[in-house]
Amino acid sequence: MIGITVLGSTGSIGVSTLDVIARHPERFRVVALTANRDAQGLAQQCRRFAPAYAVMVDPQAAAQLRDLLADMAEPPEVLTGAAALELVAALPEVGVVMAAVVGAAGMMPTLAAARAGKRVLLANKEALVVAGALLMRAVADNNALLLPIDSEHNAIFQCLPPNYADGLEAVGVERILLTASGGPFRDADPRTLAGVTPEQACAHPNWAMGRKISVDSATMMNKGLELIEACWLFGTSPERIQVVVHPQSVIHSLVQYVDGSVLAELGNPDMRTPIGHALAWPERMTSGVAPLDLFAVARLDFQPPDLERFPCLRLAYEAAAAGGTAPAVLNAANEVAVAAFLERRIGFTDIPRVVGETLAAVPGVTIEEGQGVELLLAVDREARAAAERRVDVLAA
Ligand SMILES: NC(=O)C1=CN([C@@H]2O[C@H](COP(=O)(O)OP(=O)(O)OC[C@H]3O[C@@H](n4cnc5c(N)ncnc54)[C@H](OP(=O)(O)O)[C@@H]3O)[C@@H](O)[C@H]2O)C=CC1
Ligand SMILES: CC(=O)[C@@H](O)[C@H](O)COP(=O)(O)O
Ligand SMILES: [Mn+2]
Repeated sequence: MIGITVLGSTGSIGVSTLDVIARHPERFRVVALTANRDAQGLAQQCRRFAPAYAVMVDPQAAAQLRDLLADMAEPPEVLTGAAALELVAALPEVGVVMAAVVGAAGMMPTLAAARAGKRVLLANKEALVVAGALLMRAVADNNALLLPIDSEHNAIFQCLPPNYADGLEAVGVERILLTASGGPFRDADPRTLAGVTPEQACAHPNWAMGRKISVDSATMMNKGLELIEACWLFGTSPERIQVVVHPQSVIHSLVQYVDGSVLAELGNPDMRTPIGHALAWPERMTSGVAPLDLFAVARLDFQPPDLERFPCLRLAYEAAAAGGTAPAVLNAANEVAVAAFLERRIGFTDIPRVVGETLAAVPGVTIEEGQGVELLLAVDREARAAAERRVDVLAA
């Protein structure tokens, strides 16, 4: 029986993870569940999965959760504060940690899981974008295992040979083809984009996801973050990765080899496939996902990305090329800009403006070997403050 901590259990990935786990009660036992503020949602999950620990980062919501669970015969120990996320990510009775907090808030608990040598299922791509070197080092030094949950990266992982860590060139990989849906505005008249609403931006054509990643897909910042994520996961550089717009989201990504072979992973757009894959790896188990019906899919289309229409993707390429702390600045500015857009304080086309101007205002620095997380936290704070100032100007 494998003990599991689900970080971000009330979110889209968290709920899908619990759905898969519930199908295999003989294999998995939920030890800890965590959320930020959703006390009702976490209370329901605690009743269903009876974890030993429940973390509610917000202290008021934690008090509400304790009240909601007061009649349970054996209620979980309710912890609060961000440090509690790190604690439940490193518990000795936990073998697997699903890292599904959204944003850079997931960085510290993901690092804690890696430092404790866990099998880390990584949905929280922002942790790698901000702290890629540190996280990959923590995984290697502590014999942890990092398995990608992001659909594209999970697909790439499935298409690579087991010894890909020897280097992509060494195993005959020519390039990675990273697929992108193009989001809800792939074909929209660019003149209409300034006026789109959060509801329109969150209406992803193929995937049901949380609001932040849905907006990232609409700006294609998601693909920029995923480009950086792929570089860290597979030890490669942006030049070896081609973004391919594939509107149907049936091919989840591809790997092209020097002999001309191209391997792809296909499936219905349902995150329970990569979640089930990573939970069972190297075995396979059912995940509740319907079989792919190729006759219903009928056709698969491909286009190159349009960097004029999607300036966030261009900014991510630039931050990836700059390296050092530039991706952390990119991520922080994007988190601030997306939150401001969702609060209707700025427009959709202001998102790349805020990110671009923050990157210009907060110069990235090189990360020296041995530098700790403090530098990244300081850069994250500085970039957020600069981005907030820019939002204030645009919202005035
Ligand atoms: N959804 C998807 O299909 C995919 C998601 N991902 C990645 O997975 C991650 C999660 O995405 P998704 O599930 O969509 O996000 P959601 O917004 O649906 O869920 C986020 C989860 O994180 C919790 N949370 C939010 N802020 C904090 C915080 N400051 N501290 C601690 N916990 C917090 C939320 O708690 P509460 O409910 O209380 O707010 C919730 O449990 C993201 O990094 C995303 O990019 C990657 C590929 C696909
Ligand atoms: C499901 C998943 O992995 C998301 O990251 C998805 O890829 C978003 O789709 P696009 O960013 O390609 O629109
Ligand atoms: Mn993805």
